[in-house]
Amino acid sequence: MWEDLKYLTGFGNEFASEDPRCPASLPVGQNSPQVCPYGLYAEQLSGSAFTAPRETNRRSWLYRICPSVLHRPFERIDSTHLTVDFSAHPPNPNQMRWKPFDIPTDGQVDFVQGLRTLCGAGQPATRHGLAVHIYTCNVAMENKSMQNSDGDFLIVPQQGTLRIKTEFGRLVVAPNEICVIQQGIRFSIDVEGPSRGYILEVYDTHFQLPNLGPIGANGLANPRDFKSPSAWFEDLDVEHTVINKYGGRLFKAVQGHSPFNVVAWHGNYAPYKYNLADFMVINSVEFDHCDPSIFTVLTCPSVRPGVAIADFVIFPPRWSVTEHTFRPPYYHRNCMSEFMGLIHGKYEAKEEGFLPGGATLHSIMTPHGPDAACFEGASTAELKPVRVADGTQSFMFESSLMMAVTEWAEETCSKLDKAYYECWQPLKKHFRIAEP
Ligand SMILES: O=C(O)Cc1cc(O)ccc1O
Ligand SMILES: [Fe+2]
Repeated sequence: MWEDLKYLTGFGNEFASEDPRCPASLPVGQNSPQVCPYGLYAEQLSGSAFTAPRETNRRSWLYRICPSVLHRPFERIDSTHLTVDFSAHPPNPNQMRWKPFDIPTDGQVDFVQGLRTLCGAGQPATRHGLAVHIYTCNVAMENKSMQNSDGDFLIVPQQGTLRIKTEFGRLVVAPNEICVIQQGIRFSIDVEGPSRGYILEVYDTHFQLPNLGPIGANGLANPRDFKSPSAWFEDLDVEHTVINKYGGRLFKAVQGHSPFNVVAWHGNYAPYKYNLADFMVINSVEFDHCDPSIFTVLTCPSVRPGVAIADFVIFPPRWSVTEHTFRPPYYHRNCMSEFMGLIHGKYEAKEEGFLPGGATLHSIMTPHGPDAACFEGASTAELKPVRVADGTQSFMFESSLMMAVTEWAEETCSKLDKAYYECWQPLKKHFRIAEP
């Protein structure tokens, strides 16, 4: 059943979907009939203020067997490894690199139990900021779902395909694909084995496609390649626990039915997935190294034009053809924070030490760039056309905010590579003044 899922295609469309077992379950011509088809309850899920302008207005109407309000009270549960308190741990401007995060091998850990906050800035309470989390897990969320009241999750699986039930239907998301599950949408994740990945959480607003400017009407991530689930329900009267991430803390509420009981829905607020292999890569074909903004898949804009709360940027396989050019990334200091992860393969600027399932963080104005081996190699390489990053995929979460790392990231996880700075220490002085 999970193998032949049918998706609805297009980014941000006004979709309409009915589970085929219940034809004509969507009300016609109105959202709230006195009695809904099949005796369903109508429920609106608002992902923007009612009064948001049309371009950014997001809401969906769900027609469900029981309304979401049918649950027992929320109670606090342990959430020590998740935080939104980014001032709890002192800031650290050093270049940081983490070895791959361990996937639990003893004991059963599901997606919610395996969430760890690595870094972030801002606060969900004031609807401003972001967080980066790692998930590691090995079992399904059994009769358990999650809703994130704090913001949207952009999930980047690195190992293990995820089978995700949502209120809108089901999604299968494999490594090299990503998915976005927006604020408030309930989901439950099953895994095929030991699984690991990265999460970018944004509090301000939803992800958008970047503008294309002179690129024209096509290119980068094309809207048609985004896939949303089609309606699917289970009519299960079982004890089910809803986990609510609210203000950075976890709460649980028990109810007597599955929340995946939406028979039909319509609207433009729905989760989606995207295959990174569908990205149409644009780059320099003559000289110099373009800024990585050319590889932006999705952006969560701030109120300042062109300045993102978070950009999701990939470094996809591509041809490198530039002439008389130092082809790898340039050395730089940036007014933005750069968090990077590696899905598979090697990253061109650092072939050693940065491993799949690991991460790096180069904070605001922290100097970084190619390691010494990369510099020497690329300065002398023959500049013929070559494939870069074939069979590899790395990505960056870039933010205009100053992210602080958590105590878990800097101490508890024991994955921080204290020797990272050494990769630049062999950089030699090549300066010479020409003989007259
Ligand atoms: O630091 C990095 O590795 C990411 C990066 C890549 C690139 O091609 C140009 C700038 C940049 O920050
Ligand atoms: Fe950088």
